Amino acid sequence: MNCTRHSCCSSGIGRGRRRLERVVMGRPRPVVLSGPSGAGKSTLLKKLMKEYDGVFGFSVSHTTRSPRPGEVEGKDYHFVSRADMEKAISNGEFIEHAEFSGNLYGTSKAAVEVVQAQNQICILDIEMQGVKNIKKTDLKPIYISVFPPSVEVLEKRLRDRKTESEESLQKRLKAALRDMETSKEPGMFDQIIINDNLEEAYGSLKSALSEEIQRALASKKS
Ligand SMILES: Nc1ncnc2c1ncn2[C@@H]1O[C@H](COP(=O)(O)OP(=O)(O)OP(=O)(O)O)[C@@H](O)[C@H]1O
Ligand SMILES: Nc1nc2c(ncn2[C@@H]2O[C@H](COP(=O)(O)O)[C@@H](O)[C@H]2O)c(=O)[nH]1
Repeated sequence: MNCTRHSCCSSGIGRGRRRLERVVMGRPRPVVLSGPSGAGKSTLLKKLMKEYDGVFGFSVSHTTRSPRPGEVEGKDYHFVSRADMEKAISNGEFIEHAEFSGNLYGTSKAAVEVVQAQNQICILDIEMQGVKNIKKTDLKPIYISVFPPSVEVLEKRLRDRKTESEESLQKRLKAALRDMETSKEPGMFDQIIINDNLEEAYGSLKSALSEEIQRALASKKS
């Protein structure tokens, strides 16, 4: 189908130039969103993906944990057995993987490629070990960490979510305390966002990603 927006398109010259520009500008930079379990990463991500429909693509991780009510296979996670996941890891199918709260989690190469093939900003929602492993790759994402306003609030959010057993909740709180300290190390994250008031935290997330969002929107128009 011919483009009707650009007068130069009938010659094919503009089309070629824009294709070249996309190649030169490269792919949109991925975003790593990390932070303690219960801090509000998924809540913020859902808002972002709703407002910027088609701009962001979620890297669907693999996990050995059981699905929660409402979670959809292939959308929230690929839910797999430990044996299958360990086999896929040893086959080199994962960019990173980690054990968290008694389960395996990992980002497959395919999960990122699917998003990048659509020229979308790829979002990885991963815990701290995954962040450290991604730093050893050539993905070069923007690193953002979401913090709760306090550990007490974090515990309340996790309890109110009603997704965790007492054992899993305690493991997640312990990991939160450890990981929040590591997150403050210089160079670990480009930005730490405190998610107290949701709208304010969402505003901070949008500002942190504004350059990348503008670039992706401009590239969609061309
Ligand atoms: N600013 C906020 N104020 C009050 N409640 C919030 C806020 N942000 C998120 N929540 C609630 O806190 C709970 C945890 O949020 P969410 O599931 O988004 O966390 P998460 O960081 O994605 O956790 P996980 O890493 O375990 O997936 C949810 O019930 C969510 O509705
Ligand atoms: N290293 C990785 N961590 C991941 C991945 N997918 C999710 N996560 C993180 O796990 C915890 C727990 O998630 P939950 O859905 O069980 O609450 C959370 O911090 C996620 O960010 C992954 O592929 N790799």
